[in-house]
Amino acid sequence: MNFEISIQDLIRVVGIFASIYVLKCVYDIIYIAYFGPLSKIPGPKVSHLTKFYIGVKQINGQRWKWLQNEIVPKYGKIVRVSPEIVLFSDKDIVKQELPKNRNYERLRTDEKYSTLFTARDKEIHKRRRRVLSPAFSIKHLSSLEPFMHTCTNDLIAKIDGEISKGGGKAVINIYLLIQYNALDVIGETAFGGSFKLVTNGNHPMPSKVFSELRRRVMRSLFPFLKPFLKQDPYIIDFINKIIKQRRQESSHKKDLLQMMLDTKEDGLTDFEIYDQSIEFLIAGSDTTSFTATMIIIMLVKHPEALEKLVKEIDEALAGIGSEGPTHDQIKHLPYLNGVINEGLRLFPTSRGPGKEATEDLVLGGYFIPKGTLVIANTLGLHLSKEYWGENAKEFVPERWLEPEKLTPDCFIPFSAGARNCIGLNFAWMELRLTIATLLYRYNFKDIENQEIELLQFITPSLKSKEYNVVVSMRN
Ligand code: HEM
Repeated sequence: MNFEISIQDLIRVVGIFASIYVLKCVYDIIYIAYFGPLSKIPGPKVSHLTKFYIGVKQINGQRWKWLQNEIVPKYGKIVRVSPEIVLFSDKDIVKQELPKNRNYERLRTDEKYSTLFTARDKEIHKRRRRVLSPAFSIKHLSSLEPFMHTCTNDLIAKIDGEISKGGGKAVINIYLLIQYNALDVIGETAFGGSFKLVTNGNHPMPSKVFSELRRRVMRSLFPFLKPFLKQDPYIIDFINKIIKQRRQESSHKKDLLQMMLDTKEDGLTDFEIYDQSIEFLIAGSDTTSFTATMIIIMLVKHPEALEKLVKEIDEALAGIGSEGPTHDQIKHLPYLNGVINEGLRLFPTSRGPGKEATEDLVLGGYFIPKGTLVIANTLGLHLSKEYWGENAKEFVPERWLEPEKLTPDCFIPFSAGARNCIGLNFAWMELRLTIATLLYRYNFKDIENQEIELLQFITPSLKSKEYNVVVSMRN
């Protein structure tokens, strides 16, 4: 018998197997999209078929605009936005404590090592949070306040200089200055010293860290690109040098970096400190600066609210001269806190903490199989007329003056539960100090008809990267 197989026969056999494989894939995709357990959940049919549809929106920064303006209004509080992702804007469902989803792993420097933000395992997260919490406690925050003042003083010096150059008034790009200020604050508190961005306008470190973040997102969306998306050695060298120097000189600076270096029980290794510092820069700068910028923009667009706030700050600081405020002097001001809450409500920086169903669940009447990514739609909650009334989309700081009239559990700018923002008090202190210092010292005037288009890759930003306001000294 002759068992010889010709090349043509071989090609035919391979072809048959390849066709079966392709048919199986097509069947799986169609089954998951239209007949699987999530198929009953409303949502755009095309995004049920492939995760690349939403992936492309994510890459060009349009994901959340698309969801908020088109998808959620059309499909409602529970929407399937990809074969495996369901978005929830129901306050009772969002409240459920579920573990973080697998996508966070892909944001790690090294997939084997988690940071506080990217930890998924409950015990690992608990341990890391216990080690880092003292650095963010109210008690330690007062040690961090002088570092914030150092940066605010740079900001004032910069704006004063512009006003004096302009002969009494100046047009400043508030978006950029506040962004630089927030990066300087993180530099001052977590990297050994301010990046002096407000003063000098550049420093390679922050932009390199944000490029690294974009690489991580690309790696997470397209894992096959990993070999081409390696970490920039500059970042590693920069932080390692500071850690080495600190270890040698036994510094007395009580900043976040030193708190991490001083951890004893369950202490952090140099790699973990390096990783955590980068995370603070990513999580703690654009979030705070975007919020502060949008608050200033809202204030200049609502002169009556601006006037009310300036009056409150002036009364609280009467007699302190030209000195900027301390946190103690302003932390209980009801209108200031209302303005900040309203900014956090209308412009949440995290549009949706991502969780995962680790077992089969029923949420909002739908069966959610194990492995489904469950995303809280923060903006959806924050702008819901059902929860906030007819003026839900308007800037109304007064609503916070009567907290008993607000619906509970539908305000989650810092997320909630065990995975809420560890930097919450830090952010509040920075927001209060920045806004009160600026309004106490300067008049702000809007320049109308500027574009306010938002893009969101990780945190949101202004597409134009600028918002100009006219500033002059107050008497
Ligand atoms: C207005 C400013 C801020 C906002 C709105 C904000 C918001 C948030 C949100 C929503 C989360 C949960 C995200 C998720 O689960 O995907 C989070 C977590 C986190 N934030 Fe913030 N954040 C702000 C400022 C800061 C600052 C200043 C720092 C540090 C210096 C910081 C560090 C972190 C860290 C490390 C986590 C992970 C916490 C954990 O999982 O235990 N954030 N933040």
